[in-house]
Amino acid sequence: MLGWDSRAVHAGREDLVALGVHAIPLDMSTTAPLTSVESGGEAYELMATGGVPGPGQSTVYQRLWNPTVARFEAGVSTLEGAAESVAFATGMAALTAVLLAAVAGGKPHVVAVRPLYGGSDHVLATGLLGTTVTFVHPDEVHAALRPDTGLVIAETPANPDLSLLDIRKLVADADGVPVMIDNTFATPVLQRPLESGASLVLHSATKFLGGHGDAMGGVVATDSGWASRLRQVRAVTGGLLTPWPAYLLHRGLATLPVRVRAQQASAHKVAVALANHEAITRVLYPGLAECDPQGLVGTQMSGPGSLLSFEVDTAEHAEAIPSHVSLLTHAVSLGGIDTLIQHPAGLTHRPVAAAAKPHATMLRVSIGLEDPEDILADLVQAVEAVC
Ligand code: MET
Repeated sequence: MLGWDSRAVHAGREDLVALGVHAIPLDMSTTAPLTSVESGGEAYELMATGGVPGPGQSTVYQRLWNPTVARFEAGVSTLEGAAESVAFATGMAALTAVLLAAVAGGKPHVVAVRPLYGGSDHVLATGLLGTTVTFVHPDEVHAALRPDTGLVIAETPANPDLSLLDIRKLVADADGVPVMIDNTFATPVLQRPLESGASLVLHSATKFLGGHGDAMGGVVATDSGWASRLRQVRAVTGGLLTPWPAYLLHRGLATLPVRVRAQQASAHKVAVALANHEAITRVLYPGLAECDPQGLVGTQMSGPGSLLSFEVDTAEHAEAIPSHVSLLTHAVSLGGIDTLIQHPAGLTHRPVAAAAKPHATMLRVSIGLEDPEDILADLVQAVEAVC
């Protein structure tokens, strides 16, 4: 078995030498030639019901299947240790497909562990997709299960407070109900939830997988049964990942381990330094012992990652700080090459119900690849300009 970094470099590229090419082939076709109505029609029916085209079969139409997208999916499957993966236009399109598949399976009730990304919380709270939801704390999962519960959903580390959750315990508490883990913050470099018993792993691929802030996408790594149902939803609803972002996201996989490790090393330094700053009341980072009471870093996760949040004395001060950074960028999103800062209560988690909203005194930082001393200096001068 190849080492993990080697797999990341070669995932989804295994056949390139045989093809006589070095870079990933990019097929931008929106439609595909047909040899007959009958064979084309059979292929259409196969893909519209969740199948993948066999050798020599027409791919019919990009909404149904695309080889560049399939390569990215194969790469993600390798990294997450999944049988299959299905890619979508965004992380929210991926979550939408999972929820619609649960509803179509006759199990529309979702048990969702808060906190979740604000968009995920919002789509569940609105019930817009036909789901009903019970929001819970981790220790309330089992009691919230109902005969019509089709999914248990959680994030670890969670957006935006970086809280950690024991996936094996969650799977046991779910009592056979499929568990979906949003692994966007950890990436498969640090955590592979399928190994802990989860049924589905979701990523906003826009973040670490792509890693450069220039391609939107979402992906679900899972077993063949779920993958078929998700492809069916994708084919019917059209929330597909298109080839050019798929190419960029796939390219990101090769450098994912290197980026994650470098960003993590800087994040650790920044977190420790911020925790010692008198104007900062609290730092939330899984690498700080007090933020990992269950000891999940080093067991479930191989490292604490590169997202951190911190709190200052007042909401007004927290809202003002992002306007004072200069090297950093005041922007939502995360996981890219450059450091971003944003105010969760006002932005990423704006649609969340008041009782579950992050503290308004909190800021979230995604540490990038700049020198950690420069990141820290910019953060400290912004905090000191305001507090
Ligand atoms: N999921 C992203 C984040 O947590 C996105 C954006 S809010 C529109 O930053």
